[in-house]
Amino acid sequence: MSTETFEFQVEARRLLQMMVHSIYSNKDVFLRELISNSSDALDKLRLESLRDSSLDADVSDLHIDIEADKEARTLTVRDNGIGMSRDEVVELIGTIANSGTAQFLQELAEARKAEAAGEAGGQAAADELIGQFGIGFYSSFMVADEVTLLTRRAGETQGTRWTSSGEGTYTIDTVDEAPQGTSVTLHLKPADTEDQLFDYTSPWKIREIVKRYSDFITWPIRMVTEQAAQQDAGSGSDGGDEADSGESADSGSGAADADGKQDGRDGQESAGAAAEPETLNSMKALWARSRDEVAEEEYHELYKHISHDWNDPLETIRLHAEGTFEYQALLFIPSHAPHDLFQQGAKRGVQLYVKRVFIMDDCEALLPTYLRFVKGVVDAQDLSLNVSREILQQDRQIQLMHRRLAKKVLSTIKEMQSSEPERYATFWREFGSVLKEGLLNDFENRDTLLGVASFASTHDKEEPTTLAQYVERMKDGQEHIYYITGDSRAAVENSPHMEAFRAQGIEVLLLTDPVDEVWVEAVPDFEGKQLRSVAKGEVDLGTEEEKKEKESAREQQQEEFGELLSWMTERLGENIKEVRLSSRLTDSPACIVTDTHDVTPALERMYRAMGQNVPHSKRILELNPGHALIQGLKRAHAEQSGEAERAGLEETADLVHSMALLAEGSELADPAAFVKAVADRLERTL
Ligand SMILES: Nc1ncnc2c1ncn2[C@@H]1O[C@H](COP(=O)(O)OP(=O)(O)OP(=O)(O)O)[C@@H](O)[C@H]1O
Repeated sequence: MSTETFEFQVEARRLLQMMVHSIYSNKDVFLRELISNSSDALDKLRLESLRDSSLDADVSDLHIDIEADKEARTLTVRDNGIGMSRDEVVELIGTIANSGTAQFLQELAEARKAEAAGEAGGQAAADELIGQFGIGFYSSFMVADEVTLLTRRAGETQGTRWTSSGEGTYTIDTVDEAPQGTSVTLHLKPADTEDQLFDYTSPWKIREIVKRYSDFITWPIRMVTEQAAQQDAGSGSDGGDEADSGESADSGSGAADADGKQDGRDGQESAGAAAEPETLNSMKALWARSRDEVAEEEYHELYKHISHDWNDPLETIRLHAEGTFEYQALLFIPSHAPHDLFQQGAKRGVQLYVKRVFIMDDCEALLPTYLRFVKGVVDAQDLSLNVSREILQQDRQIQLMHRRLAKKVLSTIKEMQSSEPERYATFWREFGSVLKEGLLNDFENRDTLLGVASFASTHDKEEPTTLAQYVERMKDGQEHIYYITGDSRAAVENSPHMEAFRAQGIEVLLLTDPVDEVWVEAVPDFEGKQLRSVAKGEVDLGTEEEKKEKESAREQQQEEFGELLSWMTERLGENIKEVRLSSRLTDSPACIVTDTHDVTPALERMYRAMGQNVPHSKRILELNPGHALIQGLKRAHAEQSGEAERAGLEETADLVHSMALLAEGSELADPAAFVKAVADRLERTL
């Protein structure tokens, strides 16, 4: 077939532009990305051949080759893994499936603008963003001005060649003779060490990068060094500004490998050019090794391989379970939330291995949904290699593992909370709103979850509080934990519902995540203290004595306002359950509250959005008997009896109702009518 030219999808083109113009500082990571893709392709082939014995594929020597040609200035990364069909090449390499791309590109453009304006941290911010996104294959264009990918899918006869210079288009050819798997050949840009663009044909540099980023890859990564090594021996350390030279990169080679896979060829370069391929990585399964044998950076590189995040994780969690059902887990909490955390079908990050063999990505049976941000590896000894997602969901051992892993993650968070408050604060900022989902359905861990949760509160403008801290600060006579829910801190802080609490100096939790509306209904109490909304039911604050006093005052007011209240209840009856006097207002004339056992409007909306048909609950209008407007209304109601006067009074009642809705941030059923009535009245005051 002849050469066909395709255009990159718009977002892919923009990403490529950034790579071509090399805006990420650490260029070395391109090799990690290519190796990571190759390793995945080898995993996939092994698995497919285990499951499908008719697959026509050679799995006898699965490995990754790296070949550098100094003369031609090319670097090739080759694997004999699963490969890609022609359609897959177009789909996987020509488009970007990540749903957060648009947002990422926009944020990046802003960071770049800040950088151009000379603001401090611009480059760091851009690096961080790119790191979070993880660019994958396209990062080749940081170091290459042309990339050729030749691939043949295992089981297929024809191969596909893809070529691009990263400038908007790529070409595709069908190739009759292609080895199984994928090779990616980069035509390298000239080295420019100032821009961290090193000579990537140098075996020393390649070895260093593989050791640093890909040592744990469970497939051999080989390099043919014959000719290159001789040349390189002279030039020595062309990347000599790096502290750890080839020697330190070899330092891992002495340690015995748990798998016994160690090649032991590392370091032979200095003894003379090796004619045979040299295996660069130790292939240690990090999760199978004891903690003191593994450096934190090695864990971090495994994290990056699994998560496609280029930044370090926030926390590394290890678990070795022995006994009848043996497994090892190496889990990571990322340092930032992915863009798709709240999208349906978002990928989880835990991979399942069985006896070191990769079985599946995205294994949802291993952790509860509310821990979907956790990445890592779980390697079980006693599962079948053919295990399916359906079987996993029902397997009792897996359920036990799920429980234990969840507890382990939560205890790590708890530990972080007490011993590393800053790190915990980052964690909570990034993942708190997901973790709170657990309050809805993980009864077993509810207390732990309530313990590790923290919330914005009126106690402090910046610092969130835990429930335990809140309880410690509770005033004498205060029985409940009070909270308010809403869209933003500003909106809830100024809500009329807060007035009495503010006046009495009672702390209120400010809950502004959508999930807050739901869990507060599901969690009855914390350490015996009920959670109470300041916008629900009656409020009775103060000591017993104060309450008694208030009650007698209230009885008197009830008598005075009785007629107005029943008239207004009737007038507003279509929308309002009851009009009553308020004990929660000090400044505002009126507010709307939800009856104790009714569903709040926000929750009602949420249920509707989820397709559930909840009945509409009418709410209660509370009037402030101490407010001049309400007192005036009472007087006018007692005095006015003419028809025109009545009409004016009715309009005032409607306006009071509308104002109460607006003050809590609700929408009006007929905003135009409200504006007209207010405009008429304002006009009369001029
Ligand atoms: N060596 C390879 N063999 C087989 N398929 C590959 C290879 N390299 C890439 N692919 C396919 O192309 C897809 C896109 O690769 P790319 O590196 O751009 O993204 P990724 O690895 O999926 O994710 P990320 O962009 O987050 O790193 C991969 O998911 C894989 O399906």
